[in-house]
Amino acid sequence: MVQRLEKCGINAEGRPVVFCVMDGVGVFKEGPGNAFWLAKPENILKFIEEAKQNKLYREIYAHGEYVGLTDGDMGNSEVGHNALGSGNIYTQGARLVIESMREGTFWNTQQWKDMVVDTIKAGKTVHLFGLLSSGNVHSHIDQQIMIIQKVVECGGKRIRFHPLLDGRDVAPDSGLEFIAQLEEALAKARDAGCDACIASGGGRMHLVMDRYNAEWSMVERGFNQIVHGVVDPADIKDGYKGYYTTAKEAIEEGRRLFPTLLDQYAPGFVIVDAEGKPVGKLEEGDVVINTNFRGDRALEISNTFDQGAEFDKFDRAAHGPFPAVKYAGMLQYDSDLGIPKTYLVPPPSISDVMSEYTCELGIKSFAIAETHKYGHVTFFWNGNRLGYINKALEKYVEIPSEPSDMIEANPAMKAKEVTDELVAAIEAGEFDYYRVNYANGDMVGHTGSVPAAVEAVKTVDESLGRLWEAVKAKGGILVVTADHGNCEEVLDGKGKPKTSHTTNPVPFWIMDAKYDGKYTVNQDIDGGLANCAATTMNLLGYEKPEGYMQSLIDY
Ligand SMILES: O=C(O)[C@@H](CO)OP(=O)(O)O
Ligand SMILES: [Mn+2]
Ligand SMILES: [Mn+2]
Repeated sequence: MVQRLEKCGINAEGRPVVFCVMDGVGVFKEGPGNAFWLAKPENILKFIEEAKQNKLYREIYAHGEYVGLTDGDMGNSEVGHNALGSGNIYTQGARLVIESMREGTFWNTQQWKDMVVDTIKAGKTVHLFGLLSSGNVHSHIDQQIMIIQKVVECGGKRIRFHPLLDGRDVAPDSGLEFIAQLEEALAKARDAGCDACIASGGGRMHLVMDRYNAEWSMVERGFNQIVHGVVDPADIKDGYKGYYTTAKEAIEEGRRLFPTLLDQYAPGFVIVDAEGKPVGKLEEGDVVINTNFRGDRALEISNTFDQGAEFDKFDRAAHGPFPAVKYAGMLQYDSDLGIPKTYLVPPPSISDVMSEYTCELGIKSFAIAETHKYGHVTFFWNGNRLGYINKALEKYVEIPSEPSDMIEANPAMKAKEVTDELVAAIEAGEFDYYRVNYANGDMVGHTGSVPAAVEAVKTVDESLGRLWEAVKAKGGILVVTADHGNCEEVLDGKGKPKTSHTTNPVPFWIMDAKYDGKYTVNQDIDGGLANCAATTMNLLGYEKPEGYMQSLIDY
C-alpha cells in the first residue's frame, strides 16, 4: 500500500490535468527524413514557443540508461511507458537477461533444469522461437545464440529454431544477415553432434507477435507453423510455395515475388526435408522457449501454449492434436496474472506505480489510446499489470485500430476518434487526470515512408490543437511529451527508409490555462521519462511520492 501524499500548493483548485504521449516523436535536426520538420506542425510549434517563453519547455531523455537499458540503446514503448507511469528507472528485461546469462545464473536455475536439461535427458527436442535481430527491443540474437550453445553443452541432441524476421527494430531488409548468423550457430551445433536447424519462420508483423488482441490470426498462423508445420494457405499464392528447404530460399523467393513487403510482413514458411515433410513439428515432451523478453507481443502466444480447455481464440488442434509440450518465456510477461507459468528470468518488479498513488488519493483517472497503444497507457503504464488498479476510480478506453498493414495508407489512424472521445470526457468533467497516447508518430514511422510520416505528424498536430481547446475551456493543464523517437528520422544517413526507433531526446512541455508563473521547468537536472510521474503528481497538487525520481518542475 502506497503512502498518502501531502498537498504541494500547485493547482490547489484541482483543475484537470491531461498527460499526452506523442508516441515516437523525438527531437532531431531538420532534414529530408525528419517528418516532424517536414510537416511544420503549426499548433505544436506555437505551443512549444509559448511554453519556452513561460520556461515550461525542455527536452528529456528516453533511451539507454534513462529507461533501464544499456547506454546507447534506443528507447521503446515498454520501457518508456514503464518509466512514465512508475516514476523510476528499473533495469529492464533486455539487460536482466544478458546479465543473468553472462554471470551464469541463467543456466543454474530450477527452470533451466526443468525446461531444458530434463528435456534433453528425455531425448526430446528443444524448440526456440522469437524475434531474430539485434534490436534489443523484444529480443537479442546474442541471447538466442548463447542458448543454442548452452543446449549443445548440456548434451542436447535436437534443436529447432523458429525465427521471426524483424526489420522494425533494425534495418527494414536486414533479415537475411541475422538468418546467416543463426545458421552459423546452428551449423556449429551440428558439428558438435546436435541435429539443429531452422524449422519455420516469417515476418514478425505477420506471425505470432500480435498485441492487445488486435489480430489473433497472426498468432494462429505462427502457432500452426511452429506446432503443426502448416503454413497458412492464404500465404501460398502468386508462386510463393510456403514450404522450402532453407529459410534463405524462402525469404529470397518472398522478396522476389512480393517486392514491396518489408521483412516485418514477410509471408510464413515451413522448412521441409527432401520428402517434403516438415523438419520441426512439435512432439509430446518437447520444450518450446519464447526467446522474447518483452511482454506485449508475447502474451497472446504464451496464453495459446499455456492455457487449457478455456483457450477459445482458435482451434489449436485444427491440423492434428496439440501435443503436450512444455512452454517457457524468457521472462514472465505479466507477473500479476502469471503469464507464462514458467519463465527463465524474473521480470523487473515495478512497484508503487503512479496509478496506485492516484487511486489512494481518490483522484479519478481516464486513460485512452487506440488498440495498437492501448496496453501502453494501461499495462505498461501500470508496471506491466493487465487491468485496473481500482475500477471505481479509473476508466480505460480502447478505440479499435485498423490492422497494422493498413497504417501506411491511412496515417491518420484513429487519432480523430481518440480525440473525440477524450475531448468528450474532458468536457463532461468526470475525471481529474487524463492520459492519452497518439500512436501515429511511431506506428507510421515504422513504415519508413516519409510522406506517410509527415501526414502522421500533421494528424498529431491537429489532435493536440483540439485537445488544448478542450483543456483550456476547463482551465486545465496539458503536459506533452513522447516515449522515444521514431518519425523524426524516417530515413537513415544514406537516404534509405529507417523503420526503427531512435536515441534522440524527446520534447517535454506544460501548458497551463491559468498559468501564474509560480512554477517553472527545471533545465538543470538530467531529466528523463522517469521524472514525469513526480511532475504530474505536483501538477495534480501533490508532493512527489517518496522514492520517485525528481520532478521536472521547481515551485
Ligand atoms: O511495435 C513494436 O513492438 C515496437 C517496436 O518493436 O514499437 P513500440 O516500442 O513503439 O511499441
Ligand atoms: Mn512507443
Ligand atoms: Mn514503435
